[in-house]
Amino acid sequence: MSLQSIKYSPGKLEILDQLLLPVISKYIPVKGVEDGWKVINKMQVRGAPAIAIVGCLSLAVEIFPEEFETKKVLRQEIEGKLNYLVSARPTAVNMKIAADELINLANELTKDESCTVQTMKQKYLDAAEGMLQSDIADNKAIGANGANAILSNTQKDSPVRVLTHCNTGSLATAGYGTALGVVRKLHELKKLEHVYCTETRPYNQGARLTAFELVHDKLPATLVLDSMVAALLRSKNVAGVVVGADRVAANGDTANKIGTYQIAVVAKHHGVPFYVAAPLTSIDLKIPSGDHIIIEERPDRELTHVGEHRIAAPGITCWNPAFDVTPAALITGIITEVGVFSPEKLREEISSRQKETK
Ligand SMILES: CSC[C@H]1O[C@H](OP(=O)(O)O)[C@H](O)[C@@H]1O
Repeated sequence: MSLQSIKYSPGKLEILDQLLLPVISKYIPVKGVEDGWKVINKMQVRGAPAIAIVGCLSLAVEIFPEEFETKKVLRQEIEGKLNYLVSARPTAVNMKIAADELINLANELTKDESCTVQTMKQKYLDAAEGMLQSDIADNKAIGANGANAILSNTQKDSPVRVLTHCNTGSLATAGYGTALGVVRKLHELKKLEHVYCTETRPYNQGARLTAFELVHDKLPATLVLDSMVAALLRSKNVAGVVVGADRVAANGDTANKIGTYQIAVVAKHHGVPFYVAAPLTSIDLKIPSGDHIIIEERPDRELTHVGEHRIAAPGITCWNPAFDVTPAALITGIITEVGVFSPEKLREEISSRQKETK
């Protein structure tokens, strides 16, 4: 049974509270958009794809029991609530892309005189629910494309060692994962000698979540400190680094969990291929480069405390950006569900594939 971060049935949504993992596995209800905004903002659910799915489903469960007088009222509800959900966390683009697509759908259905308000509501529900399965399918394709790319760099046919950062698995998506999906695929192909995961301070996505997934799936894995990456790449014959993404700009610059940039610099120094694994729903062709990506800054307490235990001196000033931007020049390839592309080819390769949001 693979790990499930999101449990959904029509009218009912629950999320696995990731602030309690790995010690406590507890599902909590999300009864509407207010709950959705809170669990995303507090990072009880996190991960770019999971944020978009939970956000859109939180609106689905809210409107499920409602009867709307007109399509105009329903359209206004959909637009207002989805744009509110986008404000929960600013860096990952998936919620914004999903909101734009579903608002576009609502606008089209409002104009379609053959569509009743009941049908319009059902089509929103169908579209939001469809995100769950399509995300898993995308991740399986990312896994296959990424494993192939990493193995193509090795002369021999032997299994490889890889490094990953943060959590990009079933706990960050609807299932299987993006970068961790690549790791899972390598294991399925019997080509994974070992995976190293960084602890990923201060939220510890690696130590608490990725390690949890790797132990659950019985993959050969070792947890390392964020500060060990240079020593690891120097001494452990790592064949590739694969990380996730929160927002990829049109030129391939990528915003991802804080610490990703320095891992990319170290990988460049050691000649280790560095891959970003991201579905098309994480790629923002509307921005030309990483300079345009808003980097979320989170509360000092996430850095000064572990749970209730203080680990930093009272009164010290903190800087706690949740993400950094890795320049395209440090990225070997961007692994998507439709192929692996060099950063300079990204825009031309995928612009025709992304759903147009008018
Ligand atoms: C497939 S998840 C992508 C991305 O999301 C994580 O950020 P957070 O845990 O703050 O939501 C991390 O940057 C992952 O690489």
